[in-house]
Amino acid sequence: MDKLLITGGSPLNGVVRASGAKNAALPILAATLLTKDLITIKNLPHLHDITTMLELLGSMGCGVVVDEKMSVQLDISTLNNCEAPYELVKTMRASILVLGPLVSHFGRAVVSLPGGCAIGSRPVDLHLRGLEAMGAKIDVTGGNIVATVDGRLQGARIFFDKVTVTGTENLLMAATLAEGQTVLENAAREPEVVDLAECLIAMGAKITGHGTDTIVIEGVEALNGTTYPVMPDRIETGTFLVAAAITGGKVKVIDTDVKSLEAVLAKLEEAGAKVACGENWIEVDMEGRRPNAVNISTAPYPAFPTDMQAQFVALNSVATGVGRVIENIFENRFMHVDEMLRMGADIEVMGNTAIIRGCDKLKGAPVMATDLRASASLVLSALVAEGDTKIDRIYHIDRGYECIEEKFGALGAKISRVLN
Ligand SMILES: CC(=O)N[C@H]1[C@@H](OP(=O)(O)OP(=O)(O)OC[C@H]2O[C@@H](n3ccc(=O)[nH]c3=O)[C@H](O)[C@@H]2O)O[C@H](CO)[C@@H](O)[C@@H]1O
Ligand SMILES: C=C(OP(=O)(O)O)C(=O)O
Repeated sequence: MDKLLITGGSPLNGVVRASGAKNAALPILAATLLTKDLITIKNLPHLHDITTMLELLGSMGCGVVVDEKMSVQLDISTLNNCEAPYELVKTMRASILVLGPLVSHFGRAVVSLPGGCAIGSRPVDLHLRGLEAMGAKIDVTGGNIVATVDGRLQGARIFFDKVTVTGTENLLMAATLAEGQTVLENAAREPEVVDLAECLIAMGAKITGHGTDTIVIEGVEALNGTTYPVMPDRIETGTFLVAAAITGGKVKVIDTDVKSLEAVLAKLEEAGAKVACGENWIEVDMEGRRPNAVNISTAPYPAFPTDMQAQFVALNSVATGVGRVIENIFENRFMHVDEMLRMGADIEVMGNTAIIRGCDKLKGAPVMATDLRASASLVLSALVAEGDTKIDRIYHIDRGYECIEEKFGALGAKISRVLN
């Protein structure tokens, strides 16, 4: 199994381009199930999860043509089944995103129920309750969600008890072809939800209020094809900026989405970084300094994202002072902490709070990636640690970071993929 070998100690310097956002690309690819016209999605990141979603669409009979620039043309007119099997869903929870489009467009969907995962139990009850409110019949049998509707789904007023990103996306997609008006209240405001809505609008959907907590959808009878570029990845961007801050370096991320990173940039400034921004670029300059510890509390957008929590635990572990990090979204998202302890970090976890006392030096060690952002935080820790760190189970990182060793390598990191 592949591992990443990182020799720490060099400040990162240079320019790197943000890839397309995994968490926008996945719902947008699922949304192509809503039209029988040819549709082209551009700026897809070259990631394992994207391949899995394309494989899933292919397994349903859809035509999938990928070009060398990761632009993909999809033809749903050849779809011959509406099933997302366990083999694919177990490797990617976001497969649940095909549920809403399938039942709305074809009146039937069989999607394996995603189980729990490393970061928490992650139920999909709100997705199912919303589809039921729109008139779908939902049965869970043999580990599968079977959703059916006679005729069209019906518009409904749906209030989410909890803010859910993929839940909002699933119902938003389903509502585009429903009969009448759907109102999603306490909806997720994440930039990826907005990107999906913009893609749906380009396909002819009638949507207003995306980016606020109330989204209104007027259902239409059919959606059309389009060409749509996926937004840049704010979490990948944030990870590169933390890499600059943690190593005392200077990194500029280009072709990114500045507005979506406000909460992260505010914390980088609090940590002592000089942050400069242009229309589509962000530069973090740490001028060789050690970061100051910062307090973080994760919450739905526009607050600080849970997907950047682990990276800031890494930053705090070498900072001056003591940082408190509170994880409010997922109940088990501190798996990186035990691995960082192996590198000499001083971190205490109590319930959903981690207290991190910054230490002078981390030391390289063999560590294990447990989930996607935990892996990113181990890469960051390794970049600043003394000596070599070998990170095992890096298939987690390949789900979310395109060409990780090439991109970090170009910034001066000593990083390579090894077999043992
Ligand atoms: C592919 C994708 O976009 N993944 C992102 C998405 O995951 P995902 O959409 O799975 O996360 P949610 O926003 O749904 O989860 C938020 C919270 O709501 C709970 N919940 C969710 C749905 C439901 O039906 N019932 C329920 O209780 C979850 O257990 C969690 O505690 O948003 C998360 C929160 O920003 C990010 O960390 C993930 O990177
Ligand atoms: C948790 C994440 O992804 P997923 O929802 O696909 O597991 C993530 O992107 O950090």
